[in-house]
Amino acid sequence: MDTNARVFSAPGKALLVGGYLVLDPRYKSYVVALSARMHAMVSTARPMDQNKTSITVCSPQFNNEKWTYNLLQGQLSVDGTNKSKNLFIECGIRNALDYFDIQNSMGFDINIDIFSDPAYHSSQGSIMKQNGMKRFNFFNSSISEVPKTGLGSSAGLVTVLTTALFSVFDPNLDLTIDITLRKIHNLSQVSHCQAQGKIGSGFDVAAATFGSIAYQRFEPNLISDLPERNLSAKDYNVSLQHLINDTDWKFTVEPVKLPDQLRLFLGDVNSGSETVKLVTKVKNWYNLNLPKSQEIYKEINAGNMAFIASLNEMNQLSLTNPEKYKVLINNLNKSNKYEDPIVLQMRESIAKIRDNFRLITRESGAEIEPPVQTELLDTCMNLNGVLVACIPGAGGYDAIALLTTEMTNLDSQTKGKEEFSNVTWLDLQQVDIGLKEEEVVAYLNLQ
Ligand SMILES: Nc1ncnc2c1ncn2[C@@H]1O[C@H](COP(=O)(O)OP(=O)(O)O)[C@@H](O)[C@H]1O
Ligand SMILES: C[C@@](O)(CCOP(=O)(O)OP(=O)(O)O)CC(=O)O
Repeated sequence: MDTNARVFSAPGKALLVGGYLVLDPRYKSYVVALSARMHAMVSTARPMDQNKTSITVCSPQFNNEKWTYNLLQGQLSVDGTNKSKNLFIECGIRNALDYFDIQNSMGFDINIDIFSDPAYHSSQGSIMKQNGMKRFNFFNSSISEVPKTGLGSSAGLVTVLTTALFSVFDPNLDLTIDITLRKIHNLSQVSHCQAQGKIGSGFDVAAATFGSIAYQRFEPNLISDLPERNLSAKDYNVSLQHLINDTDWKFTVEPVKLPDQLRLFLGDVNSGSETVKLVTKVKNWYNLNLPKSQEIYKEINAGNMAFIASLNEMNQLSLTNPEKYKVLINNLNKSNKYEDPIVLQMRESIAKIRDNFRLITRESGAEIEPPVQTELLDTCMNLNGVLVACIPGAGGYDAIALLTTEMTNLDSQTKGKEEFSNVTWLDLQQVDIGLKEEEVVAYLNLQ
């Protein structure tokens, strides 16, 4: 271990409201950053061959798989020893080198170790290693073979990898400086978007960088208008630098916080959905059904805005009238049939969103809220302490999200019940903060 090591971490995400609409810069979404984080430990070492620089990214938890890239005379090449391709890592490295215009050997090799917190993957078949500060699950399989829970590992990975490389090329890197965070965000969006095939709204990279946020995306052509890298590296680098440093991305990130004494539960449902396929089907349906589809989006957006407004009202109430707020929370703890105007508004807004997504599900063939999930969500609404239940993100068969009081014990209410046999409650909370620097010692001597 080199003494020059630094570690950076970034949170996972849950898109509570705003799925699909957030792909359009007109619509606002509500994104909760999660306590499950991705981590990158970066260090540099002198290479044996001073004319060559290599960047190696290692994933100790997943069979110690390594992805090495060599920089030789301004050309980055994928090392022949790599067992698999990892496009998120490759795009992250390429864009960081392009942005900093690294043409020649730097006189050192860069090593980066990636760690994922336990909630990102199903723990089956893993061994937990810990050191009193951090704990991680280790698998005997490669990353592509281990089932994931969909918390945004690739966005977190690209964001921490980009930050790690920033810290090498700009050793004074300080994450408390807003302009620095924005540059890291912009560069991470470019890399993630290219690796992912340009379909996402970027809410996951924004949450990894800025934490829990109300988010409105940037215009997608900011990234798609970059020149082809293969045609002229020089043009690409200059355009990239201009895009990262001097362009107004016009996206919105307003910090948000779930109201005091509420918590988010995510239930991993033991089957998956492919976001790309769902997005394609919804887009086709939208274009074929204008102007009705736009009216439906407006309805959903009204639900989204009412939901965000009710969270703001709860936040306000907890500050301005803590006594009344305490009564509200206590009543919710006792029975979920408790009716308060704010709670009603919150439930009605989610009901409106869900009604419309069920309609889109029927019409488009994209299973956003299929009947089995409807049944599960309705069952969840009968549990004590549950304010609302919905399908996060793209929906489908992946997961369910519940907003509950902090005291709510879902494990005890659902254990052994047939209706919940496919659901695993993930061990996580909402967090405020996005990207941050960590203590190196917290990652050493894991056993
Ligand atoms: N710990 C890790 N080490 C290496 N690559 C990782 C790690 N975690 C995630 N990735 C990369 O991210 C991909 C998963 O991204 P994606 O399918 O977008 O899922 P998610 O919904 O979690 O973001 C993996 O196939 C791998 O390329
Ligand atoms: C449809 C979407 O608006 C939301 C998808 O949210 P998920 O949380 O389901 O995302 P993935 O982790 O990428 O599968 C697409 C987007 O905004 O990128």
